[in-house]
Amino acid sequence: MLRPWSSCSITTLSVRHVGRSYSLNVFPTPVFLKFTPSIPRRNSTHSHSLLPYPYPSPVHANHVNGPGVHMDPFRGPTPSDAQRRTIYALSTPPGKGGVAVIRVSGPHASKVWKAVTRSVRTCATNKVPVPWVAELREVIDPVTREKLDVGLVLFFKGPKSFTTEDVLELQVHSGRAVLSSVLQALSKLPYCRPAQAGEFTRRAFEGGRLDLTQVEGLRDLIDAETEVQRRVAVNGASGIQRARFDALRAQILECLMYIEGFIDFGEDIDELGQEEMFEQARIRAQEIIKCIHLHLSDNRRGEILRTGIKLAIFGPPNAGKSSLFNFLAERDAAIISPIPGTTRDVLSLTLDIGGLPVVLNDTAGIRQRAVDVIEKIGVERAGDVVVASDVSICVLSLEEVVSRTVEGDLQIQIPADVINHLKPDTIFLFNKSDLALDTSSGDFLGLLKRSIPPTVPATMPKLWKISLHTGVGTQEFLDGLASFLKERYAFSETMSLDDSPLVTQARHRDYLKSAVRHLEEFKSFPLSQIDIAAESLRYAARAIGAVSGLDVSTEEVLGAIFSSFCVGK
Ligand SMILES: Nc1nc2c(ncn2[C@@H]2O[C@H](COP(=O)(O)OP(=O)(O)OP(=O)(O)O)[C@@H](O)[C@H]2O)c(=O)[nH]1
Repeated sequence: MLRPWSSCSITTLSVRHVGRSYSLNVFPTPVFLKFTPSIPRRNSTHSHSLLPYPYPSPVHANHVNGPGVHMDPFRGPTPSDAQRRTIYALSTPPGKGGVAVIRVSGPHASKVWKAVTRSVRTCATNKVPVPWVAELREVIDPVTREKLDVGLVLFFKGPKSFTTEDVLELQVHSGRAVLSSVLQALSKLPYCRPAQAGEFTRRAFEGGRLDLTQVEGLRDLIDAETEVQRRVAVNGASGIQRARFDALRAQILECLMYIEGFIDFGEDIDELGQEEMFEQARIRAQEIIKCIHLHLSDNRRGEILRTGIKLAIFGPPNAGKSSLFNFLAERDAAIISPIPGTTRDVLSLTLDIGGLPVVLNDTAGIRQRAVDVIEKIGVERAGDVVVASDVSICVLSLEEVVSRTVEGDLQIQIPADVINHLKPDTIFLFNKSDLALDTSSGDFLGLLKRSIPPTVPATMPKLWKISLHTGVGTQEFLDGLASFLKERYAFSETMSLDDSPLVTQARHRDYLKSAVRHLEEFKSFPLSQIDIAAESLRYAARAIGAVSGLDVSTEEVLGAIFSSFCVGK
C-alpha cells in the first residue's frame, strides 16, 4: 500500500511480508539514504527500508552484491578476494620461548600452506590442508626448499576463523633466528605482505565477526594488567557490552515504531487522543534519557577503570612523598634524600592496588620559594598533576606540621602553598610519626578539619598517620586506601554484570550524549511536526548504533581504534 503523507515530504509504504509488518517511509531525495542507515540495506542498492519489525540484529555481515563484490551495509564495498592481499605477522611476543605463532590470513592462506610447509614423513607439499586439524609439518623456505623448523600447523577455513578469511597458523619454536627465517620465507611469496598493526582484528570487524565494542574489548583484554581491567574488557570482547547498547537502541526503536504507527493510523483518532498518544511517546523518550543519564553520570568510572585511576602524591618538600612512592611501588623507583626539593619532575608508574589499576605520580615538593627555575617548573607540573588526578594524597610530615600551642593544645599548620591544591576528597597522609610528638589523644580528624580554611573544598578529608621508616601504620593505610578506591569506583571481587560500567571509552560517552540531544529534540516538537520528531528518534538510534560500529564510516575513527593494536593482532 503506497500513500502520500499529506503534511510532509515522506511517502509511507506499508508492507506485509512472511507474516511481518514493515513500515517503509521513503524520502523522495537522495538525502533519505543518509537519514536511514539504521537498518542494513540487504542485497539492495536503493532500499527504502526505515523500520522493519521486528528490528533485525545489528550484527553486520558482508552481503554479496554481485560476483566477488562484498557490500557492507554501512561501510560500502569491501575489497574482493582478488584485491585483498594475504597478510602475515608474528602473533606472539618476540623473543625466546617454547612456541611462537605466526598467523597468515587472506584468500591465499591455503597456497601459503602448500608453499611453506611439507609433510614430516613424506616431504610432500601438494596436499590440500585439512581445516581445523593440527598437523605436525616441516616449515620450509618456498624458494630454496630448506627446512627452517618443524611445528604444528593449523588451517582454519573461512568464514569459520577469527578474521572470517582462510587463516593459517604456524606454531614454530620461539627463537630469534627461527622467527626471522620463517617471516623471511613468507616475504618471498608475491601474494603475501606483512600485516599492519591491528589488521587481523580489522578484517574480523570487516567480516562481521566483531563489532567495535568487541574490538575495543579485545584490545583492552590484551592490555589488561589488573583483575578489574580484565573483567571490564571481557564484557566488551564477549559482546555483553554490545548487547547492553543494543537494548538501549531497541528502546529508542520501539518508541520510533510507536510514532510510525501513529503516523500511519493516527488520522483516525481525534486531536485530543493524538495529543495523548504523542505525550506517551515523550514520556518513553524521557525514560530513555534518564537511563542514559544514569550511565553518563558514573564519574567516568568505566574509562578510569580501563585506563587506570590517576593518583597524585603531593605536599611540601621533604615530607616523604618519594618514600611513599617507593613503598607503594615496592622498589627504589624515586630518589630519596634529606635535601628538600630532591624530586624535580613528575615520576609515574602503574600499580595494582586491591585489583584496581592505579597510575601513581610522584611530584616535586610544593613551595613558593623554589631554589631555581627547574624546581619552579617542577612545582608547576606538580600542580597540573594534582588538578588532573582522580585521587590525590597530600603527604605531610607530622614533625613539621603538628605542634602545641602555649596552652599545650595540639595544632596543625598546613603550608599555605599546599592548601591551595587541596580537593574535596584529598587523602591526608601524616608521615614521620616516629619523630613527632604524641598525637594519639584527642580528635585529630576534627583538628585537621579546623586547620583547613572554610574556603577550601576539603569537605571530607580522610587521614592516616604512619611512619614510612618504622612501618607503623603502613598496613592500615594500604588496606584503607584499597577500600577507599574500591568503594569510590564501585568495584568488588563479586562485581555483577549490572554493576560493571557500560561506558568504557570517551567515544561511547560522545555518542550517548548525542543520543540524549536527539531525544530531547524529539520531545520538543509539537504534534503538527510529528514526522520531523520521528527523524530525531532515528538520529538518536543511529548515535547508539555507532557505538557498536553501525554507520561508522570515517577512516579516522576506525584508524584510531585499530592502530592502537599491536602487529599480529
Ligand atoms: N624519620 C623519618 N624519616 C622519613 C620518613 N619518611 C621519609 N623520611 C626521610 O625524609 C627525607 C625526605 O624523604 P623523601 O621521600 O625524599 O621526601 P619528599 O617529600 O619526596 O621530598 P622532596 O623530594 O624534597 O619533595 C628522607 O631522608 C627520608 O629518608 C619517616 O617516616 N620517618
